Amino acid sequence: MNLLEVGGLTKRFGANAAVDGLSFAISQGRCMALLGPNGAGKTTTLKMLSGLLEPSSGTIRFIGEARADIRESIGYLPQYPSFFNWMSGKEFLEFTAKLARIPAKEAASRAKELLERVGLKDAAKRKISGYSGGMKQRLGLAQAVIHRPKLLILDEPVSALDPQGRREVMELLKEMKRETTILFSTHILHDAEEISDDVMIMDRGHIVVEGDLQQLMRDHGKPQIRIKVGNADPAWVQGLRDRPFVREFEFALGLITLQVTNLHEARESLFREFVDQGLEIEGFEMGQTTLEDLFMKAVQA
Ligand SMILES: Nc1ncnc2c1ncn2[C@@H]1O[C@H](COP(=O)(O)OP(=O)(O)OP(=O)(O)O)[C@@H](O)[C@H]1O
Repeated sequence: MNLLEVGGLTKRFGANAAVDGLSFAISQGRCMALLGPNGAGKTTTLKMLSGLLEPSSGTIRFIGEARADIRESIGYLPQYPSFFNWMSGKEFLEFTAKLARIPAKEAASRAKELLERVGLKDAAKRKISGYSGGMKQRLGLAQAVIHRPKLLILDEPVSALDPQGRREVMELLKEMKRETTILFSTHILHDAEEISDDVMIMDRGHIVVEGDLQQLMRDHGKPQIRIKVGNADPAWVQGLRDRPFVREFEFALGLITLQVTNLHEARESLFREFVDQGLEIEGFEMGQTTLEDLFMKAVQA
């Protein structure tokens, strides 16, 4: 069942359409990753969905909700969240709960429960100014869900974090997606592959790819071999593109990437040729093309 339906959503800044006629739906209980290069229109889209930016045209329909209640159904974590650094984590959450018109007693109990959930129980009474980036982001997630929204919208929730902070927030998102529908933007394709059910790739204000991630990978995934060679003659390597089993060929920095018609046939044949040539194989990897390959194709078109 759809939770949100968007039709012809457009935002113009002067003559420039940052978002140009987007139509898509988000199903209840799903986690959707919004991908796209810099300037694709991701933040502008998320701001319009969150009610922070007025669309130039188009419709946003929250199924089963009156327009006035939309804000209450959405939790939003901006790309650059701001906190009152002089407050403690607990004070901040109670404050945001009050802004969401949650009564004081309920606010205190939700804040306590959430601080524990996001792993900030021991830091609850410490000032936010002393929190690490990962802790702040986890507090940001807690404030975004304090009013128990139906849809959680996150703008690049992990991109500013170090690997450890990123892992903590990713684990938390994995947990949250069990009970809330999530739409998040990211530049990190691996993160999208790790937690999302659906993906939407935008480029220059338009949707270029959209759908169920597994289905997309089944439809677009192609058998691929990557070979790292130490001592190959570049002209000979270039000649590999003419083998009958090669569909696409790339050679850069000693790495040969081949999309092939049949993995096993290609492997046998390539091994034989490399041995005959006396070439040193430093790495050999067989698999399917990845979301990154799909992304690069979609945004280069
Ligand atoms: N307030 C604004 N005034 C004018 N132009 C804007 C404004 N906000 C965004 N834009 C333009 O709209 C386009 C889309 O920007 P947006 O921030 O939505 O992209 P994005 O996909 O989120 O990019 P990034 O990955 O860099 O965050 C860009 O060309 C940007 O310069």
